[in-house]
Amino acid sequence: MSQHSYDVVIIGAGTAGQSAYNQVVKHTSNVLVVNAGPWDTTCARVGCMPSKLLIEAAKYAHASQHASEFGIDNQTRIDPKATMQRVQQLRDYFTGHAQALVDQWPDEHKKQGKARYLDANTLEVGQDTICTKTSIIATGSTPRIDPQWQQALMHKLLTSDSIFNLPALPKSIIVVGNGAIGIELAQALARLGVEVTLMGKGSDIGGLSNPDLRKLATALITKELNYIDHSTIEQVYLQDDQVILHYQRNQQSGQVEAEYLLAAIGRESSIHTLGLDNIAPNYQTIKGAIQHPLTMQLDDLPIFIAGDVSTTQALQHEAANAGRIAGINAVRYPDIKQFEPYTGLSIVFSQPQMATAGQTHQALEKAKIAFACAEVSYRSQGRATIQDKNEGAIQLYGCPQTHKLLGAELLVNEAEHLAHLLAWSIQQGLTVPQLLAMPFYHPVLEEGLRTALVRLRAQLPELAS
Ligand SMILES: Cc1cc2nc3c(=O)[nH]c(=O)nc-3n(C[C@H](O)[C@H](O)[C@H](O)COP(=O)(O)OP(=O)(O)OC[C@H]3O[C@@H](n4cnc5c(N)ncnc54)[C@H](O)[C@@H]3O)c2cc1C
Ligand SMILES: NC(=O)c1ccc[n+]([C@@H]2O[C@H](COP(=O)([O-])OP(=O)(O)OC[C@H]3O[C@@H](n4cnc5c(N)ncnc54)[C@H](O)[C@@H]3O)[C@@H](O)[C@H]2O)c1
Repeated sequence: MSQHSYDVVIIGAGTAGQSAYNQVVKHTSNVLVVNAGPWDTTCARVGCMPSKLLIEAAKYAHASQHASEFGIDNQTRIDPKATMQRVQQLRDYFTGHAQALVDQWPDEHKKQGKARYLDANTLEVGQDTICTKTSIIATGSTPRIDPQWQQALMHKLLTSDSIFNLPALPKSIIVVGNGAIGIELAQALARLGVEVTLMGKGSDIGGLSNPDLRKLATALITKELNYIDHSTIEQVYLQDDQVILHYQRNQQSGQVEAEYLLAAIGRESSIHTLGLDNIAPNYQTIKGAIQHPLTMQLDDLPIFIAGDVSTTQALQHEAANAGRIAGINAVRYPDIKQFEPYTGLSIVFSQPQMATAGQTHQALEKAKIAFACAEVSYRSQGRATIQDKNEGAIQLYGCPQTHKLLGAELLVNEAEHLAHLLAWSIQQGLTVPQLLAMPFYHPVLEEGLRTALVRLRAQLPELAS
């Protein structure tokens, strides 16, 4: 049992914790990072990177299977083991890189273990008591699991924490959850020859909020796999080592079966592991421990919160930015600074990709903000047709008073690039006429965006003529 005193303690060594550390060490070497799990980040080990590796394999399989569209004869054979081996080899390359960064930190800056607060300035890690002037909570989140499913299915229940370790692609899988993880993995696995059933409980799909785009996305996904939305799961069990799932949809009962069930039903904040109720009872859950969005501070305490632990939309760039702000403010405390938030940006790596930039349709309606809306279909868009990827649409939202672009939702090929351009434009406060005054090359996917901007301009008062 020992007692130590620090300027800053960072709890969690994922993307947010590492980003905070990089700021803190610029000002003090009296810092400690306490981490309970591996030090190679959720993003590299079980998140962004292995999922994108699987999606890339699926992209090649799909392109190869559809090469005849371009007059190219091809025989495609997917090797279920080799596919997973590449995912795992490159996943290990990325985790190795993340681990190497942490290996450069001095040993006295790192402690393996689970931290618990005794009060706002005192933590306990195993037998050790740690005093600190300030601390940063960056403990991330874990996949949500239904305990009944876990009990019934045991090793046949997968989450994003376990699926990338499978030695080979499964023959069949039920994916429950139609958010980012469900959509990305269900489509990728289907394109790699796995028999996939995707279950959703509502009409939401891949984070899109615009009702027209949701309908379009549902139709496109349904073409590729067995997609059962608006469903309620009644029972899951194992029979002859197969997963059996009973559900209700439109008052009708149904049953599906597969080798595995992947639960992609959201993630749970790891805040409850921290004993924050020793400071105030309402801090036990993230709903009670909301940090200031511009400073990351928890109430007026010397505690800052960053990353997935405190958000409903877990995104790597937001975790890194929040960690940076928390790190800067932890060393400045009590003279803390406010930072402008990033413009919203999210991308689901399906085909076509689903992306949002700025405010979504749902957010604008919820906030009762007046907005004009314009849509353009990519059904006959020139470049998309050349690519044989002429599907989906873009929706743009503009402010009738200022003529600024407020937000966009996209369901098109390579939406990742269009969404970046739009998010950057929104963050710069650009108006629709300013955007239309910029060059658009030919023939490119951005030309569809120009058509949408022209339509949006026509919806804006005073600009319509
Ligand atoms: C399958 C999947 C795909 C994803 N794809 C993308 C994508 O394409 N793009 C994107 O932007 N985002 C993506 N994300 C989200 C992204 O991975 C996360 O936003 C990001 O990794 C969060 O980083 P973090 O630092 O908040 O948490 P983490 O990296 O999870 O770090 C938290 C750390 O805290 C530790 N910890 C927890 N409790 C304690 C405790 N009590 N004491 C000490 N340590 C503790 C944990 O062991 C862990 O090391 C994806 C996520 C998943 C699961
Ligand atoms: N490309 C990316 O940026 C990317 C990729 C993957 C994950 N992520 C992040 O990871 C986080 C977790 O992703 P996720 O997809 O697990 O969560 P999510 O919250 O985005 O989606 C979960 C979905 O599951 C559905 N659902 C919940 N319970 C259900 C049930 N019993 N039956 C059927 N459907 C049910 C919900 O309606 C919801 O649509 C997200 O916040 C996301 O931002 C991002």
